[in-house]
Amino acid sequence: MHIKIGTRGSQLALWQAEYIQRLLQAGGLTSELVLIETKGDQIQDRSLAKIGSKGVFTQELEDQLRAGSIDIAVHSAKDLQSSLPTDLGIIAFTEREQVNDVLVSRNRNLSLTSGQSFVIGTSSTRRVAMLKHFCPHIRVVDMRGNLQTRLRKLDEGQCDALILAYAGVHRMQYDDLIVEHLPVKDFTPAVGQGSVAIEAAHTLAPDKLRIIRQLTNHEPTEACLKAERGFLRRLEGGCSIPVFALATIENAQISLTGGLISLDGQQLLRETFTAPAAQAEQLGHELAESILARGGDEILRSIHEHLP
Ligand SMILES: NCc1[nH]cc(CCC(=O)O)c1CC(=O)O
Repeated sequence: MHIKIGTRGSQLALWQAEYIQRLLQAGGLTSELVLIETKGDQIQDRSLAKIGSKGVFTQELEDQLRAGSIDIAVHSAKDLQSSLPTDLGIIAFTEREQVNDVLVSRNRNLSLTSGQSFVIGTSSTRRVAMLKHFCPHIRVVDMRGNLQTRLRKLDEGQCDALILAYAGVHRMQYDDLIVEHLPVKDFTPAVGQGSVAIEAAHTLAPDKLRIIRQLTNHEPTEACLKAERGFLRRLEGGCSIPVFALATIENAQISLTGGLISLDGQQLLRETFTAPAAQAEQLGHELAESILARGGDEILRSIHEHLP
């Protein structure tokens, strides 16, 4: 069997697609990569919040899935919107990489906990708000672009450090630049961070679907991501909303920590709920209801007023 894999062309996207290729190859499947450029790749000079986050890294891939010119599309799980179009679905989530964010810099002495003041480049509303909340002494500058672009901007002196997902930094082999691992207890990661998701159209042949899923899906990760994405869906969060959630699983019990932070970092809501893995999505919804009831609805309203 031969699988056509659609992917963006960034180095991280290619790593992810090649990772899926290796998993398929281990099961005896051949595959090829089809490179597809998305709006998010083309527009580098405006923040994601301004472009409109919905499907900015996924739309063109989804068009090709529908057209049947690719069998599957590979994404960072965290770049996938919480509700997919009804004719498409996620057929697998790969085993998660370490989920935390890291501080990346050429200056090994920098630390978020030291109280030093320095400049961090990030375009994530979650990371900006978390920094305002936990590290008000830090100055933040907007910094978009793929990993390599951001590292170039760091080297040009546009900032002293970056906050990035460990997963991407490690996959691109920039571990040497990690100066601090941020604790997930404070800097709870974005929904889906660290996992690779495979998307397919419902028209994909059932035998292809079955074998791809069998070779790539990691069930514990899938259960965790169902809980996190259930949470995100209820809050209608795209990737530009400062929502965060992290689920862990032990003995078929899911523990889901998630919340919401106001753009100015003043109000941070976070809670932990637990339920059997079979009720993962329901757990996400329940946690979202609780966060909304505790004032999250007001925070969301204010966020939607401020983001275009
Ligand atoms: N939003 C861009 C993006 N999408 C996925 C990753 C990292 C890898 C991952 O979490 O799977 C990144 C970069 C970052 O946030 O540092």
